[in-house]
Amino acid sequence: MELGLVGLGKMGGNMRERIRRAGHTVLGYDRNADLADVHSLEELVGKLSGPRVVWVMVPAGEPTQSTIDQLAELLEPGDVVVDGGNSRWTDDEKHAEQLAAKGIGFVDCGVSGGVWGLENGYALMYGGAPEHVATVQPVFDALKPEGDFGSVHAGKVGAGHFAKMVHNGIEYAMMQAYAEGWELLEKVDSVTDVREVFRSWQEGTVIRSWLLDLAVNALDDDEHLAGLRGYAQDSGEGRWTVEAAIDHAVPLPAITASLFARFASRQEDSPQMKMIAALRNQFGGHAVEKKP
Ligand SMILES: O=C(O)[C@H](O)[C@@H](O)[C@H](O)[C@H](O)COP(=O)(O)O
Repeated sequence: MELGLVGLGKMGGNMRERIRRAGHTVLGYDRNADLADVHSLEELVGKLSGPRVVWVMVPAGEPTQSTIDQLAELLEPGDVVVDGGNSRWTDDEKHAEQLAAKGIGFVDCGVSGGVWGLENGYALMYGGAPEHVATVQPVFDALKPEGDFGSVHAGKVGAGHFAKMVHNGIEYAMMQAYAEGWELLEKVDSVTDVREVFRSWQEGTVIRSWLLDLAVNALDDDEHLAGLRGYAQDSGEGRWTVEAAIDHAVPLPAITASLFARFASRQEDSPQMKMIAALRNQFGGHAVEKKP
């Protein structure tokens, strides 16, 4: 089949390649003309035959919204838009309604796999009406990993991004657990080769996983991670997971703590620990450390 793909960055560029390898025709558009097959969204839509499928793979928020605004004007009834970016799931219903007003279908799709997806396949979680999903199915089949699993029609519009959001919340907590265990192992003198402990865990243990494999890769590059600063950003999915948990009164202590650990990583000094030190000093005369 033919697919229009908007956004040819780290994810979109590799996805174009994987879909082409499966024998489909992909026309890619990107603001960076060096990456693009066509020079505008108008040209992209004009060159596709109907029913057109356009996969949007641009950053969440304004870039996705403005792309959908333009596609709503350019596409025709029966066409389908897929949002494969990391959009907040609450945006999906708005996008579906905006496009449905023009007779255009909408499917939201959470995509996992990062830079490894080209070779390993991308795990896909999608939401939308069965007839819209069916139109896109050959592309899902091309992108997904080989084997029985790795893709799911999770439910209605929004369900794909909701499932991906929860996946990312789990990702935060798993990474945090490996990181905490690693720090503790590094701290004690009796363990002389932490990297080999991690490597040994890759087989046979209860905690083997792809994230563990990647941790071993990272330790092979830099055994004590000495070249890195202990600073971690977040792109929003962890926050949205915690917000959804609050909306539904679902306790998420591990995921919430792992999100907050990232916030703490961005502080040079901890304002709240200054207050704790000050209070211990006030009530108990406990020593405080003064700034030089
Ligand atoms: O499944 C995946 O491939 C990852 O979850 C990916 O989609 C993730 O969004 C970013 O790599 C970083 O996310 P954070 O910036 O929130 O850590």
